[in-house]
Amino acid sequence: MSSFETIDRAPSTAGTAPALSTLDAREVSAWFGDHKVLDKVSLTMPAGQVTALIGPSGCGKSTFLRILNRMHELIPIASLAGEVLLDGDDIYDPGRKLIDARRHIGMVFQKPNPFPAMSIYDNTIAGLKLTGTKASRDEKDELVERSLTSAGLWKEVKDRLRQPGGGLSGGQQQRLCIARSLAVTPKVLLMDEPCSALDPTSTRVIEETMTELQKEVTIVIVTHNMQQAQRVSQQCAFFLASQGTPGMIVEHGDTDAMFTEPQDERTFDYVNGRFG
Ligand SMILES: Nc1ncnc2c1ncn2[C@@H]1O[C@H](COP(=O)(O)OP(=O)(O)OP(=O)(O)O)[C@@H](O)[C@H]1O
Repeated sequence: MSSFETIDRAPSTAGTAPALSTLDAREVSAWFGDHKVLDKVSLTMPAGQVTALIGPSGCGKSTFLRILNRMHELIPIASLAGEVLLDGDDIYDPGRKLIDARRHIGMVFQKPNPFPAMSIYDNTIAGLKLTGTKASRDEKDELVERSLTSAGLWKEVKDRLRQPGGGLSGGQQQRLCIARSLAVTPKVLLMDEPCSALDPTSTRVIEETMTELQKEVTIVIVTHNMQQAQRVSQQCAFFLASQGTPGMIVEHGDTDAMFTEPQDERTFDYVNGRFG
């Protein structure tokens, strides 16, 4: 018998269409100490779509995103209520492992954070160690190529895989981080302002990458860039925390409708740059 476990494979592009996952937040509330920052937020993030979370600074978008993959609980004073269901299963169920939630629901941060001295190759598969997945050399090679291709970076780095990840441009580093997330075959990819540290050209490349990626993974993105929300998402949720009250969703739905004919005046004002 082989000494290697089989890698949990990403769906083959040559085969049938991958089964995509839906993430459902139900009545999620959040606190830092006794400061309540989210109040009963419910949102379905449909399979195979990009959902954009928009709203003014401090209304709880990043907190909500971190709750979606159990990162909120890393902060000692943080607490929460409500449920997060991945394809109907509560990721906070005490019988479920934390590592499974993080593996199935990956995160890309505002600032690219590859391991700078580690090679591009090793950066890409760094998540295998964290999830305790062993793989043969051939399996790793295949996974590195597949993940970097999905992240739109393969062609640029295929001849320098042994060079350090820190030697790439900011936009390339962010795509390397996307590849690293994809290598553990997540069902959902959370992106917290992934382009805010990037120039317009790199931003466009990441946006194009997202459009390709949504065929294989459900995406949730926090963005302050209204044009970006319109370009990349099919669904939008507008968060707002009025003076002294916790954040909530004012309105959510089809992105085009949210921008052209929002139901709530506050959404209209925000998407038209009138406050925030
Ligand atoms: N680690 C923390 N400790 C205490 N309070 C926090 C912490 N992180 C966030 N908060 C508070 O929670 C509230 C929501 O913050 P959050 O970062 O989720 O908002 P946001 O909408 O993502 O803001 P931005 O768009 O500026 O990133 C804010 O009042 C913020 O001060």
